[in-house]
Amino acid sequence: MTPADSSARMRALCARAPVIPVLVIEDAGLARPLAEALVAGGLPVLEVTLRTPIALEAIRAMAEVPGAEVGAGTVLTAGDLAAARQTGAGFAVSPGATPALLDAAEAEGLPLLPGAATASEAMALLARGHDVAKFFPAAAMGGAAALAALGGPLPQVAWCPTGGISPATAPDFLALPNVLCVGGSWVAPRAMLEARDWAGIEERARAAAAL
Ligand SMILES: O=C(O)C(=O)C[C@H](O)[C@H](O)COP(=O)(O)O
Repeated sequence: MTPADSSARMRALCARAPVIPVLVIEDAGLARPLAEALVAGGLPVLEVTLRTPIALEAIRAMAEVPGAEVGAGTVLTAGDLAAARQTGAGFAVSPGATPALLDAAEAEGLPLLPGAATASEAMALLARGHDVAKFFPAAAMGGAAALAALGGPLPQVAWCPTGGISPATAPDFLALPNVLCVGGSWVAPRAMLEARDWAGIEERARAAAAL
């Protein structure tokens, strides 16, 4: 898959809803009802971080939920990317980007949302043909003001900021012309997951979808 096709796919996914929930799942049994709650609440695009031992199992279960578009997050290596694709992930998200990871995404044919946090990193992605990137860690790197400033010289880069974003700050990002959607873990926090509070998570998803 070419970088241009990858970017186009990520643009389409970000157009589905204003928020991509970032999910840390410790128990594979929670994956399916969690995906059902998020989709029911209006958030169909889901990022499952590869930070737990059962993350790939969770992706497999969630990908079967009608309407869900499930991707793998915390993709750091070519091996992570290959495992994500083989498991049925529809896209991958990385906190940064290396040439090896970008090569792997092209070779595997898996759309990748690569991370960048500076003008030089965004320029490196542009030089490879990627014009959609994850701004990470968004709040710590200067928040919406930083992205607005990057949009001056680099208006051709469209962003999905993630990291430290809340329902209170998400609108500041979403109001920017160079922001497609935002990512965040607040929609499905650990305590609600452990409590299997599917109604509560669906309600949070509904609120996020309305941002
Ligand atoms: O693991 C990854 O690759 C990530 O995507 C890191 C996430 O951006 C943050 O975990 C978002 O979490 P919050 O800041 O709690 O919303």
